[in-house]
Amino acid sequence: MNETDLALLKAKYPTKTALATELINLEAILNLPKSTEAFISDIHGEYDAFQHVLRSGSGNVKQKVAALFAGKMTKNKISNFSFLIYYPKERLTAIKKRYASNEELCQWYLDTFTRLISLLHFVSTKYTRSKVRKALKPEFVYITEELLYADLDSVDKLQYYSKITENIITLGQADAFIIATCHSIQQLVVDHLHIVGDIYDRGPYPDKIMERLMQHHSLDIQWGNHDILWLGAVSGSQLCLANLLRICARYNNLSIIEDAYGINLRHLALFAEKHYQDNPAFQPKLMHNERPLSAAEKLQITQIHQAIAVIQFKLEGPAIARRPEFNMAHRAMLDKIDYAKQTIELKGKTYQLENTCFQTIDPKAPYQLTPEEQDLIDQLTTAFMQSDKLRRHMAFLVKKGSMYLTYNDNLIFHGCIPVDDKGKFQTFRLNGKDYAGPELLTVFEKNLRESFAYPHTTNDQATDLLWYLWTGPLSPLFGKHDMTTFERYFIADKETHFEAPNAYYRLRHETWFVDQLLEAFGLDPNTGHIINGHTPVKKGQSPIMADRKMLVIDGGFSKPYHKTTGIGGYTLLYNSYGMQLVTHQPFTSRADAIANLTDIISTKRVVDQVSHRKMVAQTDIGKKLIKQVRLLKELMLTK
Ligand SMILES: O=P(O)(O)OC[C@H]1O[C@](O)(COP(=O)(O)O)[C@@H](O)[C@@H]1O
Ligand SMILES: [Mn+2]
Repeated sequence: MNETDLALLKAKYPTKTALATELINLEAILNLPKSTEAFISDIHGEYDAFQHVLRSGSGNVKQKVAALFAGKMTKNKISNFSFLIYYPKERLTAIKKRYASNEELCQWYLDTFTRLISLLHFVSTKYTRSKVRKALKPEFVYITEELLYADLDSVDKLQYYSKITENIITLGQADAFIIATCHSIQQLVVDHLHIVGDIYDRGPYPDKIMERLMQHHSLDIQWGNHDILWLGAVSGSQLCLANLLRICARYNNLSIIEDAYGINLRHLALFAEKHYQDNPAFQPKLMHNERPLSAAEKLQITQIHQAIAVIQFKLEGPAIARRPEFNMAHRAMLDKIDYAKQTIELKGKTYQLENTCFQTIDPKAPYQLTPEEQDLIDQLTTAFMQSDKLRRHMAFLVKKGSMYLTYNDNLIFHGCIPVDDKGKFQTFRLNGKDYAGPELLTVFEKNLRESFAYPHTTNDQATDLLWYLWTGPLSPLFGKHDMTTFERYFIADKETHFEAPNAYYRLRHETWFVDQLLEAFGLDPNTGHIINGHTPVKKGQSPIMADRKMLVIDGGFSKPYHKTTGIGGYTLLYNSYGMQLVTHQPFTSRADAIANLTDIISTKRVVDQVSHRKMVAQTDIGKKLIKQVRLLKELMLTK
């Protein structure tokens, strides 16, 4: 132990008793079962579905209720009680209507208190009292602890307890107490949350998801390619900004920009109205349960969609030119167009263009923004940087996020690690140095943090790298060779729409490859797993690959994908007994879930089951605590 460590510890534990107390405490914690982790991915702005998964602990709440009340509750009762825990406020309103007399309601309250307290007790057994206390609402800590650690065998105390519960009701605190206890249970069933990327885009409420995550007790985030667009936009990347606006227009979500983040799009709308007409390729995609748009609204979004797409294509040319290291010359599209014939030449083949909207493009200087376009994109860049709420959300994303994470034996990242056909890491050459594998992810992360810290430098390499992360051929978050956005808008031939995936997606089915990756990231292939999001698991495909070491858990929140996946998606739970994959049915709506108790969880599949429960001592936190114990023991000897 070095001198400073020793001095610090001595100051913290000045007496032998203080040292002994801490040692006893730490060693006791090491012998508790490992707490539950949950993995959720690709939320894509679907706040209500995400909330449901969170509130139900990915099905863990119901599982605990069923286990505790086995033989005492019917299936229906289990469902009713579980929904009270997920949505206490709304369910209380509905339940209370059922009771005609006060007497009946009081009885229901008393029964519910007892059940809730025993469930709270059941889900707390893995934790120290101090941890449980942190999960309780401060105003109810005292009452809850009295009931939670009650000695019901003591006749003397029975009256004392019944006075507490009676008073909760007579003092008008019953609802508040139930709500608080339900929230505590929600919190305790999942101790730590991993968000495996793509909180943003396509769905309507990413901002609400961010607010919710900012309240969460313990989480980490692995960035997804869509999150990068938003991070890039506030870091000064006009290309990221244009892409995110284009996607918001495409999915009829411009209100996220205007209403949620307070960024005015009036200039963009006026400009778009002046230059663009209706165009079938740019009409917004609507979800079946959305309010239908008026013809005028639809036209306006279609015009904005074209305006921002053209700005994006114009910005791509110069970015590709100033960054030869990106190797993306083939993705600069506007100089490959024959404007008179309305054709484009790609890979030696000429294609007819349809649904074009090139009226602001000067064929002699196709990447030149018009003064109005330049003004617009500059104004928008400033507005994105100045939105306090957006900056706050992005600061949280940067603080809690990373390109990848190793956590309790597992390697977690959103997309892929770029490899060649043989599984060898592909190298990305940056400023004369080659980066591959873990180092590649690290250099992207370093640049991302730098760009975020200096938002006003816009065309520098660090900022351009954010755009590369969205679309570059060696981007670990994108994982495909080309993003064929231009072709998808303007060329009918579907062959040109294909986006070749990195060899990683073929190789991740193979055990040797996954083992090799785990080792490269310093993990043990015998115990570790890789957890990815990003690619929706299509009908008939399995999310479990490579001898159960590779798990793909795109949460399937995104409605546009339900057709191809046939299910809602997957989340993952990792507790002291092992790992379970949870399959979700598509979520209908919050109101439907609450009124009809429709749960979206359908099945759980065991991925791994250990013969001995995993204890805290075997976790990453445990390893740190073991070191601490060793230091304290050394110090003890000096006393
Ligand atoms: O369905 P859309 O809106 O055309 O989006 C397709 C685009 O989205 C991407 O799949 C990227 O988004 P994801 O990360 O959600 O897959 C691109 O590769 C593709 O060009
Ligand atoms: Mn993704």
